[in-house]
Amino acid sequence: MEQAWFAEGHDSFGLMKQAAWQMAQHIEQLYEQKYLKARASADHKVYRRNACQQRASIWVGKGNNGGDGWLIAYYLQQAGWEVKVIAVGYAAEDLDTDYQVEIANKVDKHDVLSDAKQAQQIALSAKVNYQRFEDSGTNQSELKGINWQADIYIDALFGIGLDRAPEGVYEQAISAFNKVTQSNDALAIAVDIPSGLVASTGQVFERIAIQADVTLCLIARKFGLHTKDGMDYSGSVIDIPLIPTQSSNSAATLVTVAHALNARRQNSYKGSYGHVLVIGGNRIDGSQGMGGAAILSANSVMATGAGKITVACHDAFHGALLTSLPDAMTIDLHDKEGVKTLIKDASVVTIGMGLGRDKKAQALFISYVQAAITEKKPLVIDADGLYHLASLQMSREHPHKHELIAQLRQHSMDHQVCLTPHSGEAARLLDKKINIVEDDRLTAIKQCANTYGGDWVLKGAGSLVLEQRILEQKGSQAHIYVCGVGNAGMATAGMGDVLSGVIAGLLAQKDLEDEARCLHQSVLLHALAGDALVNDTDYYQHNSSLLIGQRGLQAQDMPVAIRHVMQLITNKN
Ligand SMILES: NC(=O)C1=CN([C@@H]2O[C@H](COP(=O)(O)OP(=O)(O)OC[C@H]3O[C@@H](n4cnc5c(N)ncnc54)[C@H](OP(=O)(O)O)[C@@H]3O)[C@@H](O)[C@H]2O)[C@@H](O)CC1
Ligand SMILES: Nc1ncnc2c1ncn2[C@@H]1O[C@H](COP(=O)(O)OP(=O)(O)O)[C@@H](O)[C@H]1O
Ligand SMILES: [K+]
Repeated sequence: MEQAWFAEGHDSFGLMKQAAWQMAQHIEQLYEQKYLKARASADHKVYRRNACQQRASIWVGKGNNGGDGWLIAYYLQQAGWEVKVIAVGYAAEDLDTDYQVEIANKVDKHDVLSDAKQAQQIALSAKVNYQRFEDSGTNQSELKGINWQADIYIDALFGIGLDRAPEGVYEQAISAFNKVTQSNDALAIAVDIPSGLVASTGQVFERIAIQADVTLCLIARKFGLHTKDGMDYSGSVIDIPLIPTQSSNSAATLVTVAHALNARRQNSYKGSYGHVLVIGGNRIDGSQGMGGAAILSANSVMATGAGKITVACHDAFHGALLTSLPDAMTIDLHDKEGVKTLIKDASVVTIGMGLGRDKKAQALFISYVQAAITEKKPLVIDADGLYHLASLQMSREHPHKHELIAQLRQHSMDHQVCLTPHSGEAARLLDKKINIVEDDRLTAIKQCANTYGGDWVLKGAGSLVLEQRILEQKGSQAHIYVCGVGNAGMATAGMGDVLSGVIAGLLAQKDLEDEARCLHQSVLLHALAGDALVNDTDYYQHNSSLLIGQRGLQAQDMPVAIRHVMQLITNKN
């Protein structure tokens, strides 16, 4: 986006000055929020501190992110702040104040000074106070220059240019920054992205990254702020758009607000809202069994408002299922003909939750998925279903290998097929190590869709959703969404089963608009329901009867929250 802007003739250093100027204004506001407003409180320590001049410590690297930092220091100093730049990775001669000579030399040679150098020069000419961050080897206690206490610490070490793990002096600087901000209880503000976090993936190398309270994000939201480690390091994110941008250029769309649901028609009946068939909950001879997976999924189907449900699970679990969900009809998972007849009648088939991984379960999987394809049904495939799919893809001798996968791919061209792996399942589907998937989730979800077709969720913090849009001209185009809500309380067993139920439940309700039934809407609803159980915010209208908190949140708590969120987003007319 930057490059396109420059190609139109806009000046890159002008953009950097604009970025730094706007960031300096945000920093002043953030200072006010943290310290001045606290005057009203009885916190005398904070009050005394504010009797003095505002102080900012700005840690700069050598690239353009550092350039932003030098200019922020300059603007804050202009505004009356006491500032100190901590220059990391700079040799003593890099900070030679006699820059006018250097500029003259460069201009003579028709050489252009880089934006970062120009920024540094402006700050040094204005006599901005600075100090080199010196390599202290392994002895952290000897770090010099960071004893100066500031109210606000600004991280301008690395931005989108970080391309490898920070080592040596950079690693020391990042850990010193975190230490000093935490021990001073000072505000840590990251410029563009916390240094150490990879903007395009959300990856942090060996946990070495700035722990920011606020990130001032320039031009466009970085994908890495919202998936994998991003949310743990970036704090709250403030956008500084700077230039007009087109969303069509974006790698993904961040979604936080659900599409509104239309109210139900008065003149309707259970058949108007679809019939979901849940296939899972097996007990393999001699093992414990996974009945809960199908039960949790089924409960969520009904919480979204689907009209009818049948659960094909092992006989042993029918009693337990009916105790928690008397609305369900049941059939024995192993009754092949019976289940196939039900597939004909279903609006949506969801398969895999606790289905089992042995050969018998694999045969059931193949047979039921083929029946759903023959009957032209929308399909949701989760958990052990994904395990079997991966096995079919990997095994060379299996007679069904290409057949089922090719059929599924073909089916997904005209009917909705949703596949919902977490990183471990995706790794198996791609025959890769989990860390390869985790380190670049965006690439992984695209590879899943390329290999198997269909719509995908790559679950986890900041779930990714890939939806294939059928184009008028032949073919399809993938669009990616990042779920911007949800919480770590949802990292418990059975939460994925709940998601598969939400997806199937919404898909079944054909009275809803397409946007309200699509995959990213289901992922969003599931995450919003998780948040409703832990956040006491206006969005959830202080429904304190729901509040549980992150620790101890269970998948079985979700249906009531799903119903609550469904009701909040339904248009009243
Ligand atoms: N251009 C503009 O007008 C605008 C730009 N903007 C700002 O620019 C930022 C992007 O700047 P950028 O591309 O210069 O990259 P940046 O993030 O500073 O890092 C590159 C430097 O770090 C180094 N380096 C990398 N990894 C390293 C490691 N592990 N360990 C050690 N060194 C490492 C790398 O060194 P090298 O790889 O060459 O050795 C290089 O020196 C962007 O985030 C935004 O803040 C805004 O002002 C808007 C206008
Ligand atoms: N840290 C987290 N932040 C947001 N959502 C999460 C987090 N951890 C898990 N979730 C969500 O909870 C669900 C867990 O699914 P999964 O791992 O398949 O659980 P299970 O297999 O036990 O049912 C996914 O939808 C995932 O996105
Ligand atoms: K940064």
